[in-house]
Amino acid sequence: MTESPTLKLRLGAIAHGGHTVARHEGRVIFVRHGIPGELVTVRLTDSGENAKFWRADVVEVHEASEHRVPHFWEAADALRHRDPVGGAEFGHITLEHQRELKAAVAAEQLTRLGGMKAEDYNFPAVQAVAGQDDGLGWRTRMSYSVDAEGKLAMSGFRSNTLTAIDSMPLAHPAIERTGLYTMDFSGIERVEAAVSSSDDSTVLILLAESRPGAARKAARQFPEGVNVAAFSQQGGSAADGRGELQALTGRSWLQESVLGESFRITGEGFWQVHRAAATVLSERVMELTEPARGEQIADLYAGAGLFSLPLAKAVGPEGRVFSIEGAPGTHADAKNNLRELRQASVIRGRVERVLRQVARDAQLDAVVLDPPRAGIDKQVAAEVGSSGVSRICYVSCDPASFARDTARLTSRGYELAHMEIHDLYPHTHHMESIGLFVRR
Ligand SMILES: C[S@@+](CC[C@H](N)C(=O)[O-])C[C@H]1O[C@@H](n2cnc3c(N)ncnc32)[C@H](O)[C@@H]1O
Repeated sequence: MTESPTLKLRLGAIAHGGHTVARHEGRVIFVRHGIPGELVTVRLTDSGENAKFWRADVVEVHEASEHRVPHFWEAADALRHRDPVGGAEFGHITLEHQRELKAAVAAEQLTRLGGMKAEDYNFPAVQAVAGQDDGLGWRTRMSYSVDAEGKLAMSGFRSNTLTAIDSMPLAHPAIERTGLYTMDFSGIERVEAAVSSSDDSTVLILLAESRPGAARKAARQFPEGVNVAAFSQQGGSAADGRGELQALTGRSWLQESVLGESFRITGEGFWQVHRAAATVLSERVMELTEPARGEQIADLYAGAGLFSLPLAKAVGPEGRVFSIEGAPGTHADAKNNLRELRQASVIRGRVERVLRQVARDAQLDAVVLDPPRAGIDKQVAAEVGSSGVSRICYVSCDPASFARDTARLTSRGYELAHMEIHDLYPHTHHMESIGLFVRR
């Protein structure tokens, strides 16, 4: 293998995606695993002569930032591992500074793409999740590859190289306790692990087999009490639905409890990843949206009904909540979770296709939306923006699409009256924003 070239660089500001921006002979280089201000040696990972910009990983630090700490996980540490696995790319930065960097990215995106002016707007700080002092053990959902030896593995950023792993410090301890890193997953393509954030002991493992019978064989290795199911997927991740589940041991669903409400989530259904996320987001969405009795509210990209359920209870039988979700498995969960509330209309379909009809037939007072990373498309922004609702509560896991959609909604007569950001993905560059838009 030819050695990739290295360069000595001073790292500049943080950019969306978790990179710092550096320059070399007039060319922009997006550098991972660094901290703004550091003097480092990087290895170029993407450096085509004609490329608009290059990419690189830090391999040596000459002048370290005061915010640098030893990475807690060797497999993800660029200084100890040649092809660091993804998932903890901020693990070399103190949690406090991670949050400062995320706030800077959100403000930069809102200024550049969202049309907001720094002098007119107080960009929010990123709030830590209560009780998360080390930022570890929070992931209730994990997705692993399997290497040629049948061991659990992960790949690096934009890399196909698999690294076998023997722990994942961000995973919920109940997932780690199953002992899955020492098991043989020969004949299995993907392993997904989920644990209930309310009931710490219930783990559900999903196995996608590439060899018939492999899932049944692999399932026998798990200790008693761990639920295992086989799943097959036609494209996308387990959250995109269209999967088929077959319970092998125990059951193929988890029970979640959020602010006193119960939710049943099947293995393939979407649920928030951080163990505290469902509670934090549900609480904040309800407080910001302020649903009143008798109101009509659309919950777009509604998942298994996390927000639809408390919204439906708040508007009462004389109100109406439209819970719109595209993935079949997740929609089925929502139907089940909302079955006792006749004011809830649970609709399966892409928001792009369903919303127009709902907005025409109903008299919407408010919209709650929580789209995937890509945000909402132009047409949905136009429909929401022209629906006449007095408030829009937008939950977002991507600051760039949130900023772009902010510009779309403000151009249709709304203003961003309140915004907050929660650190629901510690040790990664991701963040969760909530914006309340009100009619001007
Ligand atoms: C970020 S999740 C939010 C779910 C829910 N609000 C929650 O917090 O549990 C986004 C959801 O949107 C669904 N989804 C993605 N694209 C969609 C589309 N175009 N139309 C309808 N639903 C979609 C996904 O299946 C997923 O359940």
